[in-house]
Order: sequence, then C-alpha cells, then structure tokens
Amino acid sequence: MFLTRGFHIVKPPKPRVTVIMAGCRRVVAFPSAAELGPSLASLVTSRAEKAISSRGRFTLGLSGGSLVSTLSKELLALPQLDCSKWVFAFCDERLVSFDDPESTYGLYKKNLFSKVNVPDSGILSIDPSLAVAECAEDYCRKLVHAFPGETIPVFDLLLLGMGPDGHTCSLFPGHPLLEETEKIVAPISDSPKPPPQRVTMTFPTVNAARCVAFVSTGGSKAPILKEVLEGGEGPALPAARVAPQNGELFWLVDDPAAASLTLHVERPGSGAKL
Ligand SMILES: O=C(O)[C@H](O)[C@@H](O)[C@H](O)[C@H](O)COP(=O)(O)O
Repeated sequence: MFLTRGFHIVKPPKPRVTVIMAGCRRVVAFPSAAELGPSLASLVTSRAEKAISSRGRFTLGLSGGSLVSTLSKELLALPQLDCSKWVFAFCDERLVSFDDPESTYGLYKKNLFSKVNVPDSGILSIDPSLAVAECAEDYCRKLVHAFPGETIPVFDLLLLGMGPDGHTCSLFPGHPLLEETEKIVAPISDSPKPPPQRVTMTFPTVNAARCVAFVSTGGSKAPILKEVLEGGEGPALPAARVAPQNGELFWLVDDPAAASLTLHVERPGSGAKL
C-alpha cells in the first residue's frame, strides 16, 4: 500500500528503471502554431467536460513559456467558457514574486484568471514569499489537500512545454531530479535556465496524469523534437521520459517543429477535435 507522508510518497523499494513510452503516443502536427490553437482549446474543453461529468471537477496543470498566451487566447475565444469547476495548478513555477514579469502565475493571472470565472480556491499556486524548500513543501501540501485520498495527484490534464535542451517542467537534462521517485513536487535551486530557484512537479506526478499534452512549435524545436521522439545517442531527455502509465500522451506541434520527424505524424487539419 502507498502512503503519503508530508510531501513524500512512502512506498516499497523497487529497482530504479526508467520506462520510456513506446506506443500510445499521438504526435499531431498543424500547419502553423495559429492553426494548432483551436485544437488545443478543444482538447482542454473535451477533457474538462469528461472530467466534470465523471468527477465533478476538472484538474489542469499549466506550464509557462509560449503556452501562456496560446492557451489564454484560445480559451478566451471560445463562445462559452465556464471555469467554475476547474482547478488550475502549475506543473512548475519560478520562485519570484507574482508581480515579477518572470512569474508564470503572474502571467496567467493577467492573461486568463482575471478574465474567467474561476474561484480563488480553484487556483493552486506556490507561495513565493517562502524559501525554495519550504515553498515546495507548501505547494505539495496544497496538492495533497486538493487530491484527498490520492497517493499521487492524478490530474485530468497537464499541459507541458519543452525547452531547446529537452527540459520540461523544471526537469533539466542530467539533473538529479530526473531520478526523483519519492516527492510529488520538488524544489530546484540550481536551474540552468534562470531564474535558478523553482518548484516543479516530478515524474511520478507527471506520469500519473490522465492526459498529458506537450505544445511545441517553431523550427528551432525541430532537432530536439526529433531527438526526444525518435531517440538519440545519450540518456533519455526529460521530455522523452514523460510517459503516463494509464493516460494519454499528445505532442501538439506545428509543421516547422515536425520537419525532421520520420515517425508517423497525424495531420488532421486546422481546428481538428482531439
Ligand atoms: O519556466 C520556464 O523556463 C518555461 O516555462 C519553460 O520551461 C518553457 O515551458 C519551455 O522553455 C518551452 O517554452 P516555449 O513553448 O515558449 O518554447
């Protein structure tokens, strides 16, 4: 039996094996980032409808980068958007104050939260006044409280980005946090990408989700996308380690990002429902 104590998952020891996703992954390409947007919105709202009808709420993990503006714009363009039963959390967050332009929460507050009917209780964010280790513990407690009875929070949907080095969340290539198996969220104080202090979901949490969708666009992502999806020489990059055990995995990309891929890529056309 698994137990959650503090912000650790207490479970029997087992060999450390990294399982890399082989099947059940959908790589979906759109002609451009603009044409990807409506399908991203449809993925979010279809998973929201399903989650609310099954469990009475929709739990959504957010990431930063270009996703903030893409997601906010597409959701706000929908004719009807009811976020009263949505619970937003952050796949990772930079430890800066909310009014700092680097704050992912701050960007979502300005671009999305302030414009939709989400209650304050529907936003799980870090407390940036805390030191990084306490901040991670505090954020962990919020997740544990929001997912009662679950050893690892099972999000309905996590939206992820991928950096040019293959990082996702604040899980960077070669970093010891890639091997974290006990904490559901962790502090990082030596992020190679500034700011150095962050709080991040770990792979146990990411890979427990019902659905994970990467959004990655632009020609600059083509080489790293190929390495992540088709394999490279070295150890698996962080983004390649995202493999939900019981969930769906989507890679939503545009044609410039997909340009070097030789694997099967779906090209359903602009606005396709996923
Ligand atoms: O905290 C961060 O530093 C960013 O959130 C970062 O992890 C971002 O998600 C990726 O670099 C992808 O960003 P783009 O989608 O903008 O390329």
